[in-house]
Amino acid sequence: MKVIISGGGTGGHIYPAIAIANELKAIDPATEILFVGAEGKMEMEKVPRAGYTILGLPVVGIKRELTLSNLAFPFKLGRSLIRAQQIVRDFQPDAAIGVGGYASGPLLLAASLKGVPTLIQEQNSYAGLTNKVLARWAKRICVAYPGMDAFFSADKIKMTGNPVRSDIQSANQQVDAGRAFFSLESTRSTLLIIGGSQGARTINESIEGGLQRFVDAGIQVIWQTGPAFIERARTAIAKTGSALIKAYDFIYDMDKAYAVADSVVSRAGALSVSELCLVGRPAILVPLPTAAEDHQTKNAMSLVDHQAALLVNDRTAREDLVTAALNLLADPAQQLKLSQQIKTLAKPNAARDIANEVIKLTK
Ligand SMILES: CC(=O)N[C@H]1[C@@H](OP(=O)(O)OP(=O)(O)OC[C@H]2O[C@@H](n3ccc(=O)[nH]c3=O)[C@H](O)[C@@H]2O)O[C@H](CO)[C@@H](O)[C@@H]1O
Repeated sequence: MKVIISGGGTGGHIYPAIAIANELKAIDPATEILFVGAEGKMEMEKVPRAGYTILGLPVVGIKRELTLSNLAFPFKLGRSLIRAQQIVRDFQPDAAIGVGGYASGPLLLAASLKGVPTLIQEQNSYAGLTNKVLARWAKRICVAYPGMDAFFSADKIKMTGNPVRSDIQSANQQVDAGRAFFSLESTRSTLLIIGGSQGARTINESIEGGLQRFVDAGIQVIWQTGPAFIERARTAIAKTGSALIKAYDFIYDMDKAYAVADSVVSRAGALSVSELCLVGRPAILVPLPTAAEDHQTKNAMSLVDHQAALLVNDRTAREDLVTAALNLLADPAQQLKLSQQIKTLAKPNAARDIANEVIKLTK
């Protein structure tokens, strides 16, 4: 079987795509998979690191404000559609999958025009623009939240949950390897801080302001900052003179990071939320308030409403976040309660269910 997987832009689109690819390979190692992304975007680096081939389209997004770059939009879209048609002609896929993001538009359109069955995976409780347009031609739409018939026709929808990489699903076996990897002491509590795939400015500034409090409490911190904040984080850490705080612009071994974390501070991107449910870690979520239709708050509330996570607002994070994290780390009973609740919301079969839907489409 040959499958094209298209889309990207952020980790929240790229990693579910990789999880589906891994699952298709696990079911049948002979499956051939080709990724199609957008030139210059994160997937062009992350997908090859995961062991897959990716081709880039010259596609760009359209900006809401009037800019010169918008003039190039129709030309780049046209060129991308021609290139996508070439790719579909050359690779001859049996199915094409779109995970959202610029590249899935032209690629799924080209596949549909050629009669190749297509499947969309929508990670959020609010459908992205590309997926809304593509839904018309898609044979199957795999979703993670209820109520998605507001965007897609009900007979195409399949509730699967978001596909999570299998190494993250078995993260709990990586505790010793994780401690060695991050040079951690087994006797201290560890806090993992994740700002989505690009880092989160509010979370970073909140942590920067309270670094010394973690050091004073003897807490080990794995701090993922994103590329824009890493130098500033390193400067702040150097000022504390402590080796307890470890900063990374990006963490490739998320299974190990989750494994060693006693608690997690995170944005509420759809994939982070799905992963936290699977690894069962007590978490404080700080939703990105500018996400489309405030979908990160909805993602977070789907846990908070079940007493499965705590929430700190982006607006008050600079005053409240470090205190909330220290309180949680000092309260094993609360950690246990959150951990038990969040695990009940996990969807461990999502990747397998989606892979099976893809296989059905090709029959
Ligand atoms: C700013 C923005 O637009 N965010 C959106 C983006 O998510 P964004 O990529 O910001 O965040 P998500 O939480 O959805 O996904 C992050 C993914 O990257 C991985 N990761 C992250 C950091 C790191 O150092 N290493 C690593 O591997 C995580 O394990 C996870 O698989 O797409 C999501 C899914 O459509 C949306 O819900 C988010 O609102």
